[in-house]
Amino acid sequence: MSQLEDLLAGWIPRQRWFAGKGTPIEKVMVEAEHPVVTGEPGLRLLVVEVGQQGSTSRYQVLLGVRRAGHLRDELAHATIGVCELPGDSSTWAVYDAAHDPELTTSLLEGIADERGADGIRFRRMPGAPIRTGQRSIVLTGEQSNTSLVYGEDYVLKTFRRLWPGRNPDLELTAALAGSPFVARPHGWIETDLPSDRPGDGSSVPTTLALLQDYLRSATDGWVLAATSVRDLYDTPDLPPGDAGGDFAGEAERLGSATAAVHRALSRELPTDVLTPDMLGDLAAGMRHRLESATAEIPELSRYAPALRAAYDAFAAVAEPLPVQRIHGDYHLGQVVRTDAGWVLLDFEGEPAVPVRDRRRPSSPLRDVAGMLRSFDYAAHYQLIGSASEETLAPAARAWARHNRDAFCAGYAAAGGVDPEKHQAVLRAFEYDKAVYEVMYEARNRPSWLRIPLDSIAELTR
Ligand SMILES: Nc1ncnc2c1ncn2[C@@H]1O[C@H](COP(=O)(O)OP(=O)(O)O)[C@@H](O)[C@H]1O
Ligand SMILES: O=P(O)(O)O[C@H]1O[C@H](CO)[C@@H](O[C@H]2O[C@H](CO)[C@@H](O)[C@H](O)[C@H]2O)[C@H](O)[C@H]1O
Repeated sequence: MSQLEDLLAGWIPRQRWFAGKGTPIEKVMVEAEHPVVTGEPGLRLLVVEVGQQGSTSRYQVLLGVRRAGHLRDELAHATIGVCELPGDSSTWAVYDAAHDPELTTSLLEGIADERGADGIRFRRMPGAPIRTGQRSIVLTGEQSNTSLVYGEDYVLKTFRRLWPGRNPDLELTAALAGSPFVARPHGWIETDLPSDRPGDGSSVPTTLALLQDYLRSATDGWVLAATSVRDLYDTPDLPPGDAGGDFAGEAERLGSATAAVHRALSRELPTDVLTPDMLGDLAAGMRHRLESATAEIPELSRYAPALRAAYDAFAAVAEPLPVQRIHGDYHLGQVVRTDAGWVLLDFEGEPAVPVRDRRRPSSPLRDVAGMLRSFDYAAHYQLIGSASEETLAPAARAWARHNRDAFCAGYAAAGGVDPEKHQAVLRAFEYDKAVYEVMYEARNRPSWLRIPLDSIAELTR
């Protein structure tokens, strides 16, 4: 490995967006290097292959380059290390350029001017010109990717884990452009990666970043829900609808917004109806996920029979199951409340799944199940490690039930299928999501592992 690859091998596992935590890195290889700003300071977009346990995954690194000793103190936290770069005998400080507004400004300019050079293309969508010259800051918080906010106008989400193909976030947001339920897209950055379709030797356009309106008046759905839960904890004997800060009105409006987005997606993008064989394949995928999760988290095995029975019931559903493009990783952190109503963000789907699988149509009830799981998380996460856990647990359950009912009512009233009338389908999707969460928490937030495990215990009781 080159000096840079050695440094990346030490730095990548410490990044929040690295999906392969817990498994040693065997190899790091810079597969492609696209200079965006040459000279000093310099910006290169790297496609990096990370090898672990015999398989490789790709990540995007925004590499900032300054002469050794020239890195300003405020960028010290973004340091990757000091090394020689191929073809150059000087010593360079390399760092995460997402934190350097002097460099990131060129990404916004690139989109505004529709630049294209050295294997990357900057694309702009039709519409008002892009206001350039704004400094960016990195959005803080739990993120699978890295988002840069430019002034008060734009968010540029740089995708970290890369899979060949157009990212569904771009594809779906573009299909919904103009809808009041999504942040307007303005452009994107892409490169070409070798297709991962077996036997296909071609290269496919692959999204590196997506530029959208920044919704500055927005409040995160997760924060709003958590505030409501806290209010209920103050008066745990009251029914959630009578406590201050009741969330049911918002949950119902969120259900309506979700149904409206699903309707729009089914108008704009392909739909299908699943045959019994296809249902069987979906159920097989759920069983497979359960097996992988059980191998990693043996505690799950005691619930496996009940989960498998739910997947069998799903596979045996007699009525045809309509499928379409959906959000794919729907939860309260993916929706924000603006002055005008709920807006849905992050149509990327599950970042750990190949893009070509994420693009397959699925049942909109999968999104409904995702949001219902999120109500469960919001109700319980503040009890982790709390001395009042036992006293407050009934209130938490009541909050989740109350808001679940409101969300489903809003969803059905706005023209979505009535979730309550499709219990076998909804239950299987909820279980499948909870199993995914068990793996997600074990890898990323072990202290939260109890949340999905407890709900699987509760749901399968
Ligand atoms: N257009 C936007 N306007 C305002 N806030 C946003 C916008 N896009 C994202 N955010 C905030 O950033 C968080 C993470 O964004 P998201 O697209 O979900 O990234 P990731 O895919 O990395 O999880 C969201 O939960 C939201 O709070
Ligand atoms: O980074 P993404 O938003 O694409 O999604 C991943 O991270 C989420 C956590 O940040 C994770 O969501 C899980 O935790 C949420 C609370 O933090 C909760 O509301 C969700 O219901 C729960 O699934 C998501 O699963 C993961 O893909």
